[in-house]
Amino acid sequence: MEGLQIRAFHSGYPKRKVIENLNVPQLPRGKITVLLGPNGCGKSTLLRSLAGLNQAQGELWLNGEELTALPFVRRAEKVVYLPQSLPAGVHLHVLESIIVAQRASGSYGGSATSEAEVMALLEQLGIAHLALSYLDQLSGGQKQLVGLAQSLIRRPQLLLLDEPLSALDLNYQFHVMDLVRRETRLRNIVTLVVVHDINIALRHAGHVLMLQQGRLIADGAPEAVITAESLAEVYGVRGRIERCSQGTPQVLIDGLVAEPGL
Ligand SMILES: Nc1ncnc2c1ncn2[C@@H]1O[C@H](COP(=O)(O)OP(=O)(O)OP(=O)(O)O)[C@@H](O)[C@H]1O
Repeated sequence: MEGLQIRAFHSGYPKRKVIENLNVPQLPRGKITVLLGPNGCGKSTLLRSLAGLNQAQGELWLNGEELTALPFVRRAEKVVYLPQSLPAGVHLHVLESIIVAQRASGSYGGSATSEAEVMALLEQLGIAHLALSYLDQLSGGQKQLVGLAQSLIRRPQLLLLDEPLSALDLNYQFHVMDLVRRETRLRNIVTLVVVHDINIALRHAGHVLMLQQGRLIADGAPEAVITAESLAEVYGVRGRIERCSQGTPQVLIDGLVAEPGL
């Protein structure tokens, strides 16, 4: 079966269960799936567990192959996880850091080919001028774009991005989601992205998962999952779905379901 199936999946920390009995019939290939849910509901825990970085039980089938049965190195060739922020204190050039990621993934095709591929990706992300800058001298948004380049160059089958837009300005948010959507389609991969902005999900996702306290409460097309009812239940806000002049659905928030103190 194509895509990612998650079966009877549990994960968390030694003294804290977070994800309990998660079942997702199919995360599609070729489309972005956005993972939504309130702070602390388990989004990052789930992404790390899918990447094999947290303790977990259950089955993960990626294009018909059971991931949890694979040795960690083989799993890491197929699954790439981009955390919310890059590790601090790495004194490498942007270009070097992406070539290191490429070599680690086994997609290294010799120095000339590799450098050309990395430079093309940096061009696409609009950061080619930073190729010889040091990672520890970049702004938060620039680091986020480099992290995305490091992830894409590894050519995963399952790409897990944890809040990749949190430090980006409006223009870059749009540009990055467009690029991730295009690469997801061209490479026919499964891409799961955590974002907090519901309107980003409505505009760019092909599929949405909504979590609440570690449980899946909705799974489906963006407009089927993001409704006035789910916004009230999961986020406690009164929202409306309207369409902009180009027909894209957007959420407008009128207030909280129960105004504190009123
Ligand atoms: N290393 C850890 N040890 C123990 N508990 C943890 C650890 N990391 C996270 N948690 C707890 O697990 C729960 C889920 O956290 P997680 O970071 O997955 O949430 P999230 O949905 O990604 O939140 P946010 O939107 O705020 O980033 C929280 O209650 C958190 O306190």
